[in-house]
Amino acid sequence: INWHSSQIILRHLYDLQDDQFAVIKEYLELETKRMHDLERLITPIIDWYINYSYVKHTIILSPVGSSKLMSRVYKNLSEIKKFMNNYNSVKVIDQFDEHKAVSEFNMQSAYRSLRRIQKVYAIPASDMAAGRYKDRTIGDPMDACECYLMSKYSFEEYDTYGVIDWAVQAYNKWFTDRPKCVDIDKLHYYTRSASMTTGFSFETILGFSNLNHSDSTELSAHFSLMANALNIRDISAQSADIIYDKYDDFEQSNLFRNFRYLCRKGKSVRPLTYDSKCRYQTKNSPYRMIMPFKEEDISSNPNIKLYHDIIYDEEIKTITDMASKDLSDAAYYFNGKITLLDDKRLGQLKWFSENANPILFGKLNERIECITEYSTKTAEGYQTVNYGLGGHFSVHMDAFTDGPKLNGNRLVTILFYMSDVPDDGYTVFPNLNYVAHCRKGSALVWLNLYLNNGTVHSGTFHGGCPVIKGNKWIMTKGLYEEGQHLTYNWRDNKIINIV
Ligand SMILES: O=C(O)CCC(=O)C(=O)O
Ligand SMILES: [Fe+2]
Repeated sequence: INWHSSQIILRHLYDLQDDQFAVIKEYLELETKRMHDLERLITPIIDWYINYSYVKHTIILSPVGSSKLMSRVYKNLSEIKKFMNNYNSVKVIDQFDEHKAVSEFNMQSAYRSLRRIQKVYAIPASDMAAGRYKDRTIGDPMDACECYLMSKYSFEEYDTYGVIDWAVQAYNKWFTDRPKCVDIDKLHYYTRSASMTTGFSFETILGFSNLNHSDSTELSAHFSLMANALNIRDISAQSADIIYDKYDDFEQSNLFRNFRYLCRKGKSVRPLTYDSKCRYQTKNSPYRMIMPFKEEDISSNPNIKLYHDIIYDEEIKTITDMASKDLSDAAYYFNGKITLLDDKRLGQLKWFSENANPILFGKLNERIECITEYSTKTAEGYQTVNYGLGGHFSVHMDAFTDGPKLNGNRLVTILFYMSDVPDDGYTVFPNLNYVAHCRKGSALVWLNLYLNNGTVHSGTFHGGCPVIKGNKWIMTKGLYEEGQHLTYNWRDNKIINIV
């Protein structure tokens, strides 16, 4: 079980504890009873032994005395042995299910998620260790042991800067009461190894025996450390951004860089345009005259619209209750391959066909057909996703780029937001500088393809920023080319281009 991959499954950790505690309690009760029974059994035997020890040597002179002694010893000792081997409590131990427990692997990926949050949002380790992000509280402070583990897991991931970043925190916190959980030799070893990789002697700089503990020196020591390692000359700004921008230089494309930038920014970076209008949309439906859609134009090329209050609280509750019972790890689909890579996507999902609740999903289909004016007949099911610790979906496109599928390509995406995530976990379109917030009841609807020939629109690159705090529920549905009134024949598109 990948415990941190959704909020729902994380909640089961409490149940796991309840179960395991019940086993421990039962074991303890059985063992206590056994000790009492053993004591009750052995007390009269010892009493007898003490009494008879005065006549020990005379008793065996009589045949009755001898046989009495023999049967007594035979009976007593074998009975005691029975009590010393307690099969009942051993049986209870078997119920202690270590397969269900949190594994080393789980811990490693959980810490990897923390590190992802740290990198995407450029949170200095000192802030994160204090449970802080900008002026927000994002959690409890981390102790020396936790910082040490961050360094250790970074080491195991070949994340050199993570090693150093967290070693500084671990060393500083370790100094006060030197907790045993920090293996200081290993911490030296991680630091030394990271030094070798970066060609810079962190160990010398850390010179950990004379580390200064005041907050500000700790921070500047930390920044100059990183700056030196990253060859940043102008460290005067001493800002985390400089360091994290450097991180980016090592890794990824402009697309990812802008994605990260927008995740941090939390709002769209673009001027209001002629397209930026909103309206009560009735689509000429008499019913919608009474209850119009609240429609907001986001972009005309590609066509993106945002709808408010388009899925209702009762509907959301029904769906999330159904999904919570049967979630599984969300996979990442790329070039025909399905992989479980938490760096690409971390969350848990449940697919629903309309049959799962024909009335509810029938109504949603109707609503979707009304706003998009496309048919849902050839569409895929409803995909419900719940995110967990650092849950995210890195930049991707919903359209297939590896050849048409049975019903053609994913023409339209409908992304329903089914919970409120106040401060992060946005959906970001890096090529459009657009940031959508996760607001319960709203939906983002966009066209993945150019309508003249079915080419994939590069503006539709998007991703879900890591969730720092809160419970993010979404649901998506894709409408396909097949069965729509299109001006081109999708079957002619043997090769799928991105423009
Ligand atoms: O979680 C998000 O905000 C985006 C999800 C998404 O892009 C998808 O499920 O395809
Ligand atoms: Fe997507």
